[in-house]
Amino acid sequence: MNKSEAAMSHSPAGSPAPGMSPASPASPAVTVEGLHVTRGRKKILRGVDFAMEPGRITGLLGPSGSGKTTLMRCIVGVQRLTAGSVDVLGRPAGTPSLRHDVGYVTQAPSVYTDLSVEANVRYFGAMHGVSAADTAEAIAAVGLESLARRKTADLSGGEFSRVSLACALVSHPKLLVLDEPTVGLDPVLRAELWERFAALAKAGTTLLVSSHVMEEASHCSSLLLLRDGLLLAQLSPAELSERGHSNDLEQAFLHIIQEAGAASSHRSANESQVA
Ligand SMILES: Nc1ncnc2c1ncn2[C@@H]1O[C@H](COP(=O)(O)OP(=O)(O)OP(=O)(O)O)[C@@H](O)[C@H]1O
Repeated sequence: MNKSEAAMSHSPAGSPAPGMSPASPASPAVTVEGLHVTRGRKKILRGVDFAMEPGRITGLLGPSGSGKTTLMRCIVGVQRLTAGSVDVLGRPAGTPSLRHDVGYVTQAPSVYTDLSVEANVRYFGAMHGVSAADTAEAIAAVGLESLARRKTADLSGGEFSRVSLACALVSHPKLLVLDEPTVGLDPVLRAELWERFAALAKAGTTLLVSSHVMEEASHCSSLLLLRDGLLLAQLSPAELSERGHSNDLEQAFLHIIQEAGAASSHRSANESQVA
């Protein structure tokens, strides 16, 4: 039995793993258990547990420095874990066979600036053995058909970041991990991208998308709220509103963060009294 099956089997019969909706019989696309990461002397992730439902968009939200990128790096298999486990599509993160199944777009778009949009996407596609039709499809999926022949150095910031996304899409990954993909995009482009993410999820792709923009949380099925390396909650946007006592998701998130801050200072005060 692999770890994600084990995670499922810990649930009582008929009840889903954390983060899985009751209607879903499928195994989680990602299972994170007891994850700790220390970089340098800093404890960046401090005991994170969750599961991600396949074919859904999971939003990863948290203040700057809360550990979002580090968690994404663990999932794509480029981060050394201090403790715990991360399974992706039923295999340990970083397993070579996952290379074709996981797409990752970092905050710093990594494309060749001296090549055209098409040449970049074709190049990344060739690494996965995909066809010219797939290249064209990935370019169309990010709305860059009319700029396919243009050198990426000559694109605007928003166009440039979409080339990176096309390079990740070209291999039709089962899991797409996107680190702040909408940063620097205008509201129209942002809305278009979220429509594309929804279409990908509908077609079966699992997406993990980090963002600072709380209004984007409403596009996700499930939200992971991270603060100081701790997972404060995994909930739906509706649950976030309810728990944070506000329809404004930013206010609701702030409320939960303040509540967690108050609880942790209360705990430290109690601990120092005991000591
Ligand atoms: N190599 C490293 N050595 C020590 N600390 C690091 C290292 N890399 C990152 N950190 C620290 O770990 C913390 C989490 O970083 P991370 O990039 O995961 O956060 P983040 O939530 O993605 O932030 P942002 O939203 O600003 O991108 C930060 O305080 C960062 O300074």
